[in-house]
Amino acid sequence: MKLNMEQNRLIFSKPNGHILIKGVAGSGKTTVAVHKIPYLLNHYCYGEDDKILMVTYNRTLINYIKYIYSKVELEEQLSFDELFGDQKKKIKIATLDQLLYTYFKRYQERTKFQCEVTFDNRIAYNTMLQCIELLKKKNPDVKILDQKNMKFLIDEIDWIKSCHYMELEEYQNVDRLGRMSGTGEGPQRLLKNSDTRRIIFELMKLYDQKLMEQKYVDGKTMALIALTEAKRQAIEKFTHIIVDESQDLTRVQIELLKTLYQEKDYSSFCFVADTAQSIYPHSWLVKGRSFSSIGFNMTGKSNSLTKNYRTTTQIAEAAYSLLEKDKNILEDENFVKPSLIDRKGEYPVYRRFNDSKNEAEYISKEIKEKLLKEYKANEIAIIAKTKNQLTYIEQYLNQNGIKASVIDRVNPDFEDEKIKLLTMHSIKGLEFKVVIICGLNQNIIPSYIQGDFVDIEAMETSERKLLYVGMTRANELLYLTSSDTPSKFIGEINPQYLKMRMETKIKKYYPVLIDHYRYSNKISDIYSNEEKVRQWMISELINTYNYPERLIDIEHKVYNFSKPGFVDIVVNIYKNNQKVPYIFIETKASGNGIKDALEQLKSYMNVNHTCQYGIATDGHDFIILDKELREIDEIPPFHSSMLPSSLEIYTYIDMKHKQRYKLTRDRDSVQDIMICREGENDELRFDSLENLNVYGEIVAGVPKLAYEELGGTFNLPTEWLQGQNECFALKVVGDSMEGVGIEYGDYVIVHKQNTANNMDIVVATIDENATLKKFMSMGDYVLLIPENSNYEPIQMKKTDVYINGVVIGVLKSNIY
Ligand SMILES: Nc1ncnc2c1ncn2[C@@H]1O[C@H](COP(=O)(O)OP(=O)(O)OP(=O)(O)O)[C@@H](O)[C@H]1O
Repeated sequence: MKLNMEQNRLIFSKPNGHILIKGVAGSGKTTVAVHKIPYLLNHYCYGEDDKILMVTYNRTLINYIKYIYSKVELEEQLSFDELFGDQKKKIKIATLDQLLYTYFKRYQERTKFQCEVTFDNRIAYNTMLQCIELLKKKNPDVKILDQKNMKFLIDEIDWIKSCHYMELEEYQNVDRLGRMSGTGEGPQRLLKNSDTRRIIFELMKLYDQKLMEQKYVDGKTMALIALTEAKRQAIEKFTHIIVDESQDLTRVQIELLKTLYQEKDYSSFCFVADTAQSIYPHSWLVKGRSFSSIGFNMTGKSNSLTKNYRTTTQIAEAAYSLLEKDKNILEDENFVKPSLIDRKGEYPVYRRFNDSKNEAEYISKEIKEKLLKEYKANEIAIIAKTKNQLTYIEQYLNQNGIKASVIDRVNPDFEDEKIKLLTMHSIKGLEFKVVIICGLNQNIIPSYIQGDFVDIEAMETSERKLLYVGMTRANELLYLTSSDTPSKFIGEINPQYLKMRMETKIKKYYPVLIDHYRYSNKISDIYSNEEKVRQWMISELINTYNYPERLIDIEHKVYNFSKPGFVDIVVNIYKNNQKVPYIFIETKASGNGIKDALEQLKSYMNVNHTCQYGIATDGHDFIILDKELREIDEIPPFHSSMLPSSLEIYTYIDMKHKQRYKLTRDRDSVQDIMICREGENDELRFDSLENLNVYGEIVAGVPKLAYEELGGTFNLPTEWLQGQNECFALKVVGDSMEGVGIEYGDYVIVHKQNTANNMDIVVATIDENATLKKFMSMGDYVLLIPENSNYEPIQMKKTDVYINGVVIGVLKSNIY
């Protein structure tokens, strides 16, 4: 793998204090971060005590770093052992939790502190409940002290600690960025300098005290203790610090890293971040809060990577279309607008199911019958929002003989031959060839903490980013599924970027505006749910499969044992210039299942001999059948051969030389003609062609007005004509010259002249009507002779007849 110029520049730049590398998902931020290590080690670790720290968010990412490192070959590469083995002395790769816990442990030992860290939600809930009750006694009128606000209160207290607001005064005055924006409506806003804030702060103190009485501290307090301990004395300091995923760091975590930083002339502090992937509501670097809030002015020190190398263009398009719906994300000053790379692949598949069992069955079938034929098990990841969802899928897959396991966050194994199951949070930073995101249901994502003080908008942004992170983990294939009412985010992904099945082009169901309904004069109930599905299918036939609207129809009548039936949609094609049914489609209202539609479809296909394909769909599910009623993956897209042929074949009769030619031209490109002698295949070459206007209509029987321009033109070889710009073509609509082979529908090629020789075929005007006849001069008279015994010759005074021209050739049309 070759790094791009910008990546190389960032890796091999002289360290110069702090820098920010921001970029879109999959743009190689981690790749750059990892490859900075050998460069810094070889060139900017002069002193004995110079060391490098690379911080990742969680353990799984440490494994990923090894994998990323093995992908690139650089001149200045360290061996794996030097970087990751036990021998490494100057390099530390650690998670933030590991760093924090080390200091917490030292604090415990040093001070004989008896409390342990707890992450048990039940302990937190029970303790919080107790504290709420205690405070309520003293403050009966404070609304926030209510059990229904429990989740919110725990979350708010976590946030206060994560932001390191240790004094009431400070908390009373902060803008609650990234949380309640302060712009929420209603009286429930947490106003600055309010009693509510005071009470929350008091609750925090009491809650910590009550936990400690049980010999516990929570994770956030542990981090605070660790920070204080590190500030007292750092165990080791680092000349270079590289922080991956820094958009998710809390202020306490950033402060810890600052404490471990040993500033020198040649030291560096590199933040790697993508705000579009910030998925933790307690992170410090949210919209509206810049790096200067942690003492780093990034002016002139921030660099962007914009190309997504990880996913295909199609997956990236779908993922970005979800982000684009949220102005909070777009307006963030650190948001990087992605640029797409040209890596073609399949659009993500979206499938909707009515319950988890059907969803699991689909996933299991897809993996067994398709994915495992092309991918190794450990190249496939299934992600869900909650652990419970994953456990269900894990069990289902294992029962069906597919090896799969929920990834162990402490000791992850990416090498074993099992499909990996991860929560959306724990897949951050990683990548898999195939990603299946399941359980995308309403109430699961976005899900909100209940309570009066909750800022729905901020939470929704965070949840949207979470799904975006999940989607951008896929290298090649992405599946999205829901097992209940779909998440609103599914509806916000541009439907043009989601399809129903990997092998099929049909896009996910989307509603078509009633005003845009097609064939509406034939619709019996324009508001029915079934019509919605039918219109979506019609739109797909036209937009995805490119069938022209005129080949499609609805309510196509078929006779089934003399009983008429009506096919919901028919796609016709032309065979031997005959319009015949080609595809039958039966639709049902959304979510009604396709059993009945399939039965109907089969019975209609059985009685029609030209129909080659059938589709039964209810918008959720669909089946495609071939002529033998076998299930297949795809219908053919429209092809021009399905139309009546555009080739026009003519016979040209050169009247003067009595020669016959075959002349072929393409209606769509009339200047291209091919000419052979009749009965031969060798194409004749001509030096130049003349462009003739076509006029009509000339009645070769009763005289009629000529020279009404038809608008078309004919290209004929100049040498067939007698001089340039002196010929035109006329369409014949009569039969009086049949005897010389000039028939209805032919074109005669006429040389403009006012005189004629006897027996010439002329276009003559009599009383402003034109006629096609043989010319015979008889003194002061002319005889205009038809070549059809049904008509009499016309005798006229010479002065009453005007000769427009003489026919020199005939083009006989012969459309195939
Ligand atoms: N120049 C490149 N050419 C080809 N592939 C690249 C290039 N740079 C990075 N990649 C590949 O792109 C994928 C994503 O890289 P990486 O994980 O470093 O991106 P990231 O910006 O950290 O992603 P995220 O923020 O989504 O976690 C990896 O598979 C990596 O090998």
